[in-house]
Order: sequence, then C-alpha cells, then structure tokens
Amino acid sequence: MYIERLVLRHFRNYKETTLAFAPGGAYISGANGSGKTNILESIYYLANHASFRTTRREELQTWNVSQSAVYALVTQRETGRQSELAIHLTPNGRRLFLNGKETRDLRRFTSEIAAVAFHPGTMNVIKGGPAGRRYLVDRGIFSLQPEFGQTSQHFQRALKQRNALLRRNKASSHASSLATWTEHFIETSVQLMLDRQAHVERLNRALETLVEALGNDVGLVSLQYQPAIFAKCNSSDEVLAAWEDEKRLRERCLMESERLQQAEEAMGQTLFGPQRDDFTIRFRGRESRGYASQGEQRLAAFLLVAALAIEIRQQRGHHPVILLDDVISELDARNRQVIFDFLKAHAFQVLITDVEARPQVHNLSSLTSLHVKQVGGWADVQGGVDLDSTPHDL
Ligand SMILES: Nc1ncnc2c1ncn2[C@@H]1O[C@H](COP(=O)(O)OP(=O)(O)OP(=O)(O)O)[C@@H](O)[C@H]1O
Repeated sequence: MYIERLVLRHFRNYKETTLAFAPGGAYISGANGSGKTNILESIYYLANHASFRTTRREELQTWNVSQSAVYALVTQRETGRQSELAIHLTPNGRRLFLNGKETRDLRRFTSEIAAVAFHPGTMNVIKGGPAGRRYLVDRGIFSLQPEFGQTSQHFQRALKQRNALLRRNKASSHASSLATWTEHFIETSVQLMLDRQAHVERLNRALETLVEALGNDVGLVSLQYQPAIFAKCNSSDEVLAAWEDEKRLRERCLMESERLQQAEEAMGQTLFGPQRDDFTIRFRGRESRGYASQGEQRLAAFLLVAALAIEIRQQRGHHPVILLDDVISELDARNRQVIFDFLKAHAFQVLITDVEARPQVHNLSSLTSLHVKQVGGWADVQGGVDLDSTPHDL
C-alpha cells in the first residue's frame, strides 16, 4: 500500500495541512525543529496506534488544543483499492474511522495500513536496556497480529493486579486471591512468551533471507529470546522441552513463583515473568552491544526493521510504508548503500527526513522533494506532488 494523501489537523506543530505523496515516497528536508519528524510520527501513529517517541497521547496534540486528527487516503498497490483512514484524538481517548464510519475493529483498520520506522531511538534496542528490546519485539508482533494487543493488555492487567495484591498486607483472604491471580498471571505470561518466541523465529528466518539477498558480505543479524524464567536453568534440554510443551512452560513459571515467593512478599512486586525478559541481538555471530562498531550497530538495527517490513509484506499481503527519520546523514557510504539496495529491491513507499535536500546525491530520484519550515510557530510544507492531481476530500 502507499499513502496518497495525508491530512494533519492540530497534530503537534501542524495546524491544518494536506500533503500528497507519490507512490515511491518523499524526501523531506527542513531545519532542525521545523516539523519533519512530526509527519513521519503521524503516519506511524495511524498504522500502529503508538508513537515511536512518546507514550503520552496528549503530546501529539497541538499545545492547548483538545481535538486533533490524522487522515490518510491509502491505495493498495496490488488492487488499486482505496480507503480513507482517520484517527481522532480527543480528551476521552482516540477514535478510529474507516471510510468515514467510526469503527472499533482494530484488526480491520490495521489491515489497511502498515508502517515501520527507523529513527535515532531505534538504536536503543542495541545500546539500551531490555525494555527497548521487549518493545521492539512486542511492537513487531502487533504489526503482524493486531490481536496481540489484547494478549499484551491481559498480561499487563494480571501483572498490575498481582503486584497490588503483593503490596497489600497479609489477610486471610490474601493467600487465596494471590493464588488465583498467580494462576491467571502465569496463563497470560505463557501466551505472551509463546508469541515472542514464534516472532523471534519468524524474524530470524526473514533476516537470513534478507542478508543473503543483499549480498556484499553485509553480515548476519539474529535475535535470541531469553525468557527470565529460564535464567536459573542450566539445562538447555529442559529449555527446549519447555518450548515444545506449554504445560512445562507453566510448570517452570510456577517453580519460579515458589522460588521467589519470600522475596516477592518482601518487595511487594512480581519477580518472575515476561516483564523481565530480554533478547540478545547478534551481529556476525557475536553479541552486538559488546562487539559491534557504532556503524555495525546501526546497520544491525536497520536490518531488524527491514526484516519486519518483509514479514509484514509476506503475512499481511501489502507493503508497509518505510519511515527513515534522521538516519541517512549518520551512516557511512557503505551502510547507506545497504539501505538503498534494500529499498530498490522492494516496492515500498519510503519517507526520508534530512536537514538538507539531497535526494539526488543519494540517487533517490523516485522520491519527490518536500521542504518544511516554521512560519509563525506552525509547520509549513512546500513542494511534493500537486494536490490537484489527487482530487479527494478528506
Ligand atoms: N504538541 C505540540 N504542539 C505544538 N508544537 C509542537 C508539539 N510538539 C512538538 N512541537 C514542535 O514541533 C517541532 C519539532 O518538530 P519535529 O520533531 O518534527 O522536528 P524535526 O524537523 O524533525 O527536527 P530535527 O531535525 O531536529 O529532528 C518543534 O518546533 C516543537 O516545538
């Protein structure tokens, strides 16, 4: 799919702006702070219902404004079918609209649009702590299976409830409700872990194919899932057996809950489960955080995003939009070439931001040029596809 038209209404520093994009995408230039990333963020938000730089929805809305919206007219490349998607941000939450009608069917909505982003924060998956890696994996699963949102919500609720119980002092009813919530927590944990494991296996297969197709000795990137419940387990046979039998995974969780019971009661929080999981990212067979150079780490992080894009295309049947924020100037010529080779090999729509307008320098002539500047505190966009060539009222 590609975005043909995008309307931003009171989204960050956009008051009321309509943009038209070519199927190949756009090279968006502008000074620091002009509003380039805001365009990419709005598309990512529409597709993923989350921003890649904040968890606070209010931050996306123009300061002191209570109603904001992002609209997109998207075209499915394969069939030419068009649909109109919108997210309204209100003080009571977000509302989704598909072809002008409000919908709560997240699966139907997200089947129309997909987007992946590579931005400065993506590097946290390698340089930062486990939370960033869990986020990368969980968001990846959500992009492929929107129903994963429910799995994750059920798990978070069970964790919150169990933590609340652990914090309360021991009453006679406490033990039985803790046992009930432990059982529920383990049930939701096992589902989450199985989804994570399946996603890692899928991504590793995609990475292998991707790296082979790119050739030129790019270097293999792979992920290894490290569930916290196995941290004290010395037998790899036991770990393998647990992945093959859900019952054993449950038993392992229960063993951990018993082992950590006293510590949990003393600290008033859950000390086992997937909220403590981690993933190892390997580049050329070695742990990338410790061994890979800055450039190699950047390349590894990009390849993880690219593999997800390929998986989305394969599983959902359409091409996601690729959002590259502020990363081109950070790469050396060789790594840049890897990215451009990847983009050339697939018919993705790509939006690239850069402080300077230099699509020709990078041989990206299929992209139209947009330039963003601030006028009176608002973003103003010049250039791009002629709006009259896509006559639609959004
Ligand atoms: N909620 C908001 N309401 C109004 N303006 C906002 C809001 N959030 C951010 N801004 C403004 O948006 C601008 C930042 O936009 P953006 O992050 O897209 O910049 P950029 O062009 O990508 O910059 P850089 O090149 O530095 O990455 C800043 O001027 C900031 O003050």
